[in-house]
Amino acid sequence: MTNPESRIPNPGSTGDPVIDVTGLDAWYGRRRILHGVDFRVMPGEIRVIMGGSGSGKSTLLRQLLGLNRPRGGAVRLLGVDVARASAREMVQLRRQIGVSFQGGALFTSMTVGDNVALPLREHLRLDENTVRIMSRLKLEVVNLGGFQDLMPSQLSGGMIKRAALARAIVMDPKLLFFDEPSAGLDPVVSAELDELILQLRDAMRMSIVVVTHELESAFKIADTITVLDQGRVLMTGTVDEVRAADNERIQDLLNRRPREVEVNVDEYLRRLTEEDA
Ligand SMILES: Nc1ncnc2c1ncn2[C@@H]1O[C@H](COP(=O)(O)OP(=O)(O)OP(=O)(O)O)[C@@H](O)[C@H]1O
Repeated sequence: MTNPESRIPNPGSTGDPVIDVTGLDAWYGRRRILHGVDFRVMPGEIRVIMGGSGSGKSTLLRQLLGLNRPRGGAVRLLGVDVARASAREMVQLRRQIGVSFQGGALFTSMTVGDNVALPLREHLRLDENTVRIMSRLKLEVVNLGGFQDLMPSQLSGGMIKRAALARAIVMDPKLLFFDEPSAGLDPVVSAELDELILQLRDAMRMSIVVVTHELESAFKIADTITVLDQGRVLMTGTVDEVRAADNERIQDLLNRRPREVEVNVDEYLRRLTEEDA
């Protein structure tokens, strides 16, 4: 297969790549997990990483976040070579990167508002009033305006994801990573989250990398999809290109249909409102 990164279609995107990974190898101990991965994301692009369990998605994500330094190849994020960056440069880089991990990972002992405000308090010296205004604005962006004083335990699964997203974007990152946004959500809430991701890209001009198992979600939000298999990039292409791929492993992956749960929208909304009243 030809090098997929040489022909990423992304009309409208200009400038340097926000992520430029070439020949990336990653190891756990003596076991090689990623094999010469090339991965390039342009400004404003939504890239979905797909792949079966154990294909290396989380390992690639950790490398993209600069959490592990590459053993082979190069990772440049927002123009910074993470292998050569000083500790100070890495701190500055991380301020421009938002991350929403699987499960939401909100601190249960803090209010939703304090969770969202956390990066602001950690990275910036702002007065308390400004912190409150900025975090409330971001809660509004994710349709959780007015929920700042609730505790995470009072939120539904979808709301927790959105609150975690508000926290991930509170610093107006250039680059947003989203790990399994749909995991554990029913299709209605999952579809709402997909819409939100698209809106964020359009309104805030972020570049977004999403790791997901959910095909429907991937096809809806992706500009481009990278398919990983056993630590190698099988393909990077548009939704249509991936769907039409003449590759047995990709077709195997695509034909494993996600289980759909029947949900009545009215019933669901009523339940949500009751829970949060
Ligand atoms: N900390 C670790 N130490 C050793 N091996 C690991 C570690 N984390 C992952 N692996 C191995 O690396 C390979 C890739 O794992 P990774 O978690 O990146 O896959 P994945 O595509 O994210 O899988 P899943 O969809 O199940 O989360 C697997 O074989 C896994 O067992």
